[in-house]
Amino acid sequence: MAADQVFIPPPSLSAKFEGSFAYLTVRDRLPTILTKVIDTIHRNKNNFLEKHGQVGVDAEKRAISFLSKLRNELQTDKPILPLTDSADDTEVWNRYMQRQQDLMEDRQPVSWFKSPWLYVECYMYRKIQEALWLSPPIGDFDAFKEVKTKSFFESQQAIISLCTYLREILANTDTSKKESVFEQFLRFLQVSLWGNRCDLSISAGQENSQKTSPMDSLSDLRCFILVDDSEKVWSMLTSVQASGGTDKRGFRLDIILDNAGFELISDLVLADFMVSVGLAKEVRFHGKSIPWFVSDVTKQDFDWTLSQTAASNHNHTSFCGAQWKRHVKDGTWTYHDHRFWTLPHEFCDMPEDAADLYSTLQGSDLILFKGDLNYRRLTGDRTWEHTVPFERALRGFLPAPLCSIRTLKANVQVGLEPGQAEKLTSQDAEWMTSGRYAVIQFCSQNKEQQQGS
Ligand SMILES: O=P(O)(O)OC[C@@]1(O)O[C@H](CO)[C@@H](O)[C@@H]1O
Ligand SMILES: [Mn+2]
Repeated sequence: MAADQVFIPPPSLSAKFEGSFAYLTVRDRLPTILTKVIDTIHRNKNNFLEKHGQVGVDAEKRAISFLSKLRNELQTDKPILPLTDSADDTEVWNRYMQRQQDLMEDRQPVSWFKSPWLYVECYMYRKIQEALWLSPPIGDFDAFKEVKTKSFFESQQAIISLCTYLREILANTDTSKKESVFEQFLRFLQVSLWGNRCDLSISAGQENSQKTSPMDSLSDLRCFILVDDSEKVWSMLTSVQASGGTDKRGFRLDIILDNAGFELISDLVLADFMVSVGLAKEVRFHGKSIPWFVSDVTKQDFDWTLSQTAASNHNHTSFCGAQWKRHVKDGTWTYHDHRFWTLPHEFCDMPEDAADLYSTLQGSDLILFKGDLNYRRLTGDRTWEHTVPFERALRGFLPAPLCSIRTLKANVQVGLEPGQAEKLTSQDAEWMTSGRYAVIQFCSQNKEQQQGS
């Protein structure tokens, strides 16, 4: 890492660049999301009354006044304030604020429109949680649960056709034929990739579910995958698998989850396929410990999704749900959360700021990072040249071979061929933010490791 010690990475994306996607997000999308949260809490007033009596109503008022103040501070670009709750990450957040303060030019205070977009956007979701935690007894209320549930039910047809497809493939694939397993692996990986279109943060909580059968559109969508490293993933998979997994207990896949709803189903289907055909022995799912970026998966969403799927009145779907519950019961699948997933740090900070998580991930054979926010944190959400290699933008973050699959919803993209970005810009000015394009990017060794081996 000697080179990295002197290397100064490019600046962070920020709302200070007027007219940029970051600017528009902070100006328009974040206040809209806050307004919806306020509205949701208000609509639940009677539920709070029923459950907790008058203290529930007082808590509702308190949370709303806290959030209205937050919205006002955001819209008027006030300084970011330290957190005042006493959760186990409060100190970390406040120290990070100081770190951001030290980076500010001309001693300006850290603020919504002047600080890095990644930081302020994460901060907003953490402040929503603070508002609730400071308003007991409604501290565990998930203001995004309703929209997550709605999006799950609106994707029912797509969920049914995907579960049916999985059942048919598992019944008909000859697992001794590597070619056919490979072909199906690609398909399930791509469904999980395009599942990432269904996030509710980009749509500010508006309906954004999967309506059509996901398998039908895969070949039409191929040309929208700008970098496709899936063959590299496959050769790593098969070579590690041939040696029985790095720790000889069999191949361990870690999935860093993104959104609930159809995207989560597409991840569960991929994981089930991999376990069922023997590509993976163990799958660890990593989710969020607090509601995050509207639609991200929490433990509650994960359990709820498994139960809902198992309770479906469609037999292939309920079979899948029951099978997934068995995977959890026998320990083949495990769910994990760690506070680092809801911190604003770039992933290259993980070895220092979440050493325990980094060392857990080092035991993986493949880490699959789902979605756009994970990509932003992998690359630091910085203004990289588009031709900078993916591995360079990771800045040393490589606990194990990793693959990032995301639809592009933020203007950071690395690892393209020379001229590719220019061509895309001339064809579609919004190629980086519309969610129409996607990447599958893999990294297994950094330069230092390559030189040392
Ligand atoms: O991580 P996800 O779910 O794919 O995307 C989250 C996301 O929509 O939130 C931000 C907009 O607020 C975007 O930068 C980003 O694309
Ligand atoms: Mn998300």
